[in-house]
Amino acid sequence: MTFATIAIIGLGLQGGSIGLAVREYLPEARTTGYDINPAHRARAAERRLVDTVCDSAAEAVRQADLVIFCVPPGAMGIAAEQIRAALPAHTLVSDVGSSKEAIAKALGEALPDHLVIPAHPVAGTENSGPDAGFAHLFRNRWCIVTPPDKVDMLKLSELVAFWEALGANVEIMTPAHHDLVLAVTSHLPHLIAYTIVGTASDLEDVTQGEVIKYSAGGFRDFTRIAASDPTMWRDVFLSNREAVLTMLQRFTEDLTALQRAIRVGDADTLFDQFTRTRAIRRSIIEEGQDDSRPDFGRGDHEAAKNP
Ligand SMILES: NC(=O)C1=CN([C@@H]2O[C@H](COP(=O)(O)OP(=O)(O)OC[C@H]3O[C@@H](n4cnc5c(N)ncnc54)[C@H](O)[C@@H]3O)[C@@H](O)[C@H]2O)C=CC1
Ligand SMILES: O=C(O)C(=O)Cc1ccc(O)cc1
Repeated sequence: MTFATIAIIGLGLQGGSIGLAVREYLPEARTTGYDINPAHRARAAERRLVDTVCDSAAEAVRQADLVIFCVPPGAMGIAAEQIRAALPAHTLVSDVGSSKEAIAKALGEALPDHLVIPAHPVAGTENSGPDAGFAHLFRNRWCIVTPPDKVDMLKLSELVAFWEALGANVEIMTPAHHDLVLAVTSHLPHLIAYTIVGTASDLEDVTQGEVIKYSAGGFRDFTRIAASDPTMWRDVFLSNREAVLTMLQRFTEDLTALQRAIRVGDADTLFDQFTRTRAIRRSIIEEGQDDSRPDFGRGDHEAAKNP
């Protein structure tokens, strides 16, 4: 890994976790950071998320070998424009955004003279801001890298080595394929969670508080997902519109099939579907991708207080 100085733009969950992970796993690298929110900059400095918290994005990137944008998807283009004049010619530009085609386009247009290799660590929690980050977020998680057709292979291998050093398993794919896969594995589940929690809340008048009172099991899991950052998720759906709409269409058809099975009393269809999905859950756990492990989703300081 040959990035001596790494600049992180956006010091929330992702940016903070990268800063802390670099200090733990790549201690020889120097980190600089910038966040548009002054309160986030102050908190980032208190938590030492990066070695140097800068007062401008330009200052943060001036000596960087790698810049990683960790801002909401809709802010990537604006954030990139702010560093254009200060960015050294050799600097590799990357990001961690949850959608890839639209972000690759925005970054490429804002920084036409630089190599941009987008990436997406498929690792996160419902928490956001500078208190949310923790060094082990990426351990044993996938990081999907979506290089452009014409890419400097040395720079690509350096970015792959960077994410592997932080503990991630790296997969390479096209931005379009990434967006289709993540639409079904991540974006649609969030949309469903936002919907079901909203629907249940709308029913509060009828149920007189019972939704909250009896929110055991399944509903509680949905409320965790539905607590995710509104700005980020607004931007995810708007930046991955086509793939999400395609998957939503498929989902609606499958939901209607189950609705029919319930209405006509088709026990076999219900049982077969639930048996199939149970096997999927078990295979995810066998692959070690189980988020219910005790330390996951909490900052290290939090995990230490409540082991
Ligand atoms: N939350 C999650 O679980 C995951 C998020 N991502 C992606 O990572 C990116 C960041 O997400 P989080 O870290 O969760 O969000 P966050 O809300 O924790 O942090 C984003 C930070 O960016 C700052 N910011 C906004 N506009 C800016 C600008 N123009 N310049 C500088 N700073 C700016 C905000 O003040 C905030 O501190 C998003 O693109 C998201 O799609 C990727 C994987 C997982
Ligand atoms: O908290 C959860 O369950 C998540 O799904 C986290 C997450 C959110 C967005 C991503 O792009 C990747 C991972």
